Amino acid sequence: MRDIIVFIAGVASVLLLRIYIAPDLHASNIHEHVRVLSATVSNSLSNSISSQRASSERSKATTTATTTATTTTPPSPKCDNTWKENFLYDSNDPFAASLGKGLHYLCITETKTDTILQITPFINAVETDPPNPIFAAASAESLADNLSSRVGSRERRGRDYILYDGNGEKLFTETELQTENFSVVSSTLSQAGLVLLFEGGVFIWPGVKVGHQRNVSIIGSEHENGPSILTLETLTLRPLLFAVKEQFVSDEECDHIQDRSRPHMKQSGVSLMDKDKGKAATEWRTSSTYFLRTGSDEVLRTVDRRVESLTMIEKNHQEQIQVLNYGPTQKYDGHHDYFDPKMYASDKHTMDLIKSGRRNRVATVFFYLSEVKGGGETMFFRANGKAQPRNLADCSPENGHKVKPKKGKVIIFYSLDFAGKVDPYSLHGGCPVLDGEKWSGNKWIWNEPMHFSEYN
Ligand SMILES: O=C(O)CCC(=O)C(=O)O
Ligand SMILES: [Fe+2]
Repeated sequence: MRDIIVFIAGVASVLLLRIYIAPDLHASNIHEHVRVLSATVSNSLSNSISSQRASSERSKATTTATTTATTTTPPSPKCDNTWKENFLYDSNDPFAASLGKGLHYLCITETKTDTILQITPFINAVETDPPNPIFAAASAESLADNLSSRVGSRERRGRDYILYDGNGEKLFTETELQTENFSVVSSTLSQAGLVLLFEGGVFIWPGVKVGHQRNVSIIGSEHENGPSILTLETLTLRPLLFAVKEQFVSDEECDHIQDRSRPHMKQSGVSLMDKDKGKAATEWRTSSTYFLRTGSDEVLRTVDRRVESLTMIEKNHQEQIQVLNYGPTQKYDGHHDYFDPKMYASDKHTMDLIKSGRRNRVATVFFYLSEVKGGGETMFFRANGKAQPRNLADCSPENGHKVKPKKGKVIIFYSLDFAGKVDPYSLHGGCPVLDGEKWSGNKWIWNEPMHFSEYN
């Protein structure tokens, strides 16, 4: 049933996309920019986001649920202190509850039978003193009611939340949780032990604290026989910004992406807000760009898979990579990668694309595809909660957090928060290249399947 729903939703969105955005998907500016565990649980969130694996895990869970329907499940060992270090925000941080807002953990503390769940919730990803009260659920309705009383009603949130297990496997959407047989729900959640609830309906890495490192298991590294383990380090909590410590894209892959794009590079566009209609994109962005379609290119397919496992978000949420080239002095002033519905109210094309705000870019995986001799950093102007800057082109180091380019490096930053709301702190730009040239690329990821690859 779930697969059928996904399929129907997929077909429907493909049809919509054909109607609304196919004519200029790659040509117009609609996909251009909006201006304006060293100590980890290495086996936790060991990622296997591929839909085949996810569905096989699901059917395993379902099978187990059926066969253990009358047996007793032991209390979960998964919510111990190790997971707290790797998932919870520090309750001493005065911003903890706001940093984790919209992300909740459910620890299955005790399960007398697999039809009664006893749950300790960690609301907004912090541990409170005294702890949030434990609750028990014996039916889909009581579970749904209990969760709603803690995370708010669906009407208020405007979308389905989504549940993942501690290995990053998708378990249930809110609707599935309510429509699935309760003994399957109960058994699946008990086996998971630790459940992550994202109000915004999409997986987002918790930052935990600056400098936190976690291991992520990556599928799609050609040279490996199995998944390779990479380290994701938290650079800033606000905005939520991470860097992969190891080289993510090989030198050969970087060269391949450059070579394929070079003949097609054109002056970059921006998606103009209502107030900026009539202005030239070069007022903010002077680089060249090209949307490089993955198609049947094995190198790009591998990179897309790698991004999928890095972000835990399925490939069909990805746009084609937007390759960027900057020569000396070229830059991109401060902007957001999300589309703020308030800024596009009279732009029907964009409003349709973002379903008036329900759909948006959730994450940017940003690739550095060359070394840069001087300048060309990515600047996060509002890092650590800074006020909106007056000058969106001032890359002085004291004005924010700067990331230095390095060939093959990637960073991830999130444009939406855990609750699915746009994050104004994600304001960022590309500082002018001072010496040499800069090749880089945007891999934008949406909070819903978009099937952009259908247009290959
Ligand atoms: O070039 C950079 O460092 C950032 C570019 C960017 O933010 C964009 O193209 O959206
Ligand atoms: Fe950007």
